[in-house]
Amino acid sequence: MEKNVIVLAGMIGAGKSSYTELISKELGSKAFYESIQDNRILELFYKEPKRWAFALQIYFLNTRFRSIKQALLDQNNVLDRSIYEDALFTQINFEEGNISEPEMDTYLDLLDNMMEEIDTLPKKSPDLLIYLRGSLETVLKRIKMRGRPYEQIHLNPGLLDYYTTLHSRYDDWFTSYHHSDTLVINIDEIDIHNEEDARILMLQIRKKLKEVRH
Ligand SMILES: Nc1ncnc2c1ncn2[C@@H]1O[C@H](COP(=O)(O)OP(=O)(O)OP(=O)(O)O)[C@@H](O)[C@H]1O
Repeated sequence: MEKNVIVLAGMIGAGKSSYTELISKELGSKAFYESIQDNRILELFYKEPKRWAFALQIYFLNTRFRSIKQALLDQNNVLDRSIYEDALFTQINFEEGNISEPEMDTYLDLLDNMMEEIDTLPKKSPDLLIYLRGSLETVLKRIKMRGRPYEQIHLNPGLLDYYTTLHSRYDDWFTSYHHSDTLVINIDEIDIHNEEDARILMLQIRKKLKEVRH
């Protein structure tokens, strides 16, 4: 069986974890999930972004580095979010004044350093990045449905601005991504809990993986 490293990307609430579960099951590869339960800083960040943004980014950077290294060594994984995407969150937190300039510089330097390390691995980048792209309306609906209290706009109205800004920047982030081939999925139209949609999605992914390998 062919081995693949696939990374998912997309807005908060886009469905990366569900896609990761489906794709890893279908391809018989190992899933790597962002560990929300073990993350003691996330909830603190949502309450007090100015105090916790930098610590949260370092936390994510560290866990993401560990995951991508492991994934590239095993060469048969699906990651629900990757190291390539976090810098967008960091940049926006910097622009919002939640992260200072020296902190931002430190982050970017550390990220560069990690990327150089990744570049020394036999496999240096994923085979495919799948970008889950959808309207702001769709992701807001899903964030609400999922119901994690600290992500809810009605409990923290400032979050609407944060989500709107992040969402408006995702396409630019995606355009600048250059580490692997990519596939865009329109999440406004596809529901992977529907069997037929899931089947078509897997056909698309398998076809793309074949192209990538040739
Ligand atoms: N680098 C980051 N900076 C700030 N918050 C982050 C960062 N990475 C993830 N998060 C936050 O962590 C939480 C959990 O992320 P997770 O990937 O599990 O869910 P999600 O982004 O909502 O994905 P899904 O697409 O699976 O719904 C979200 O609130 C997300 O905003």
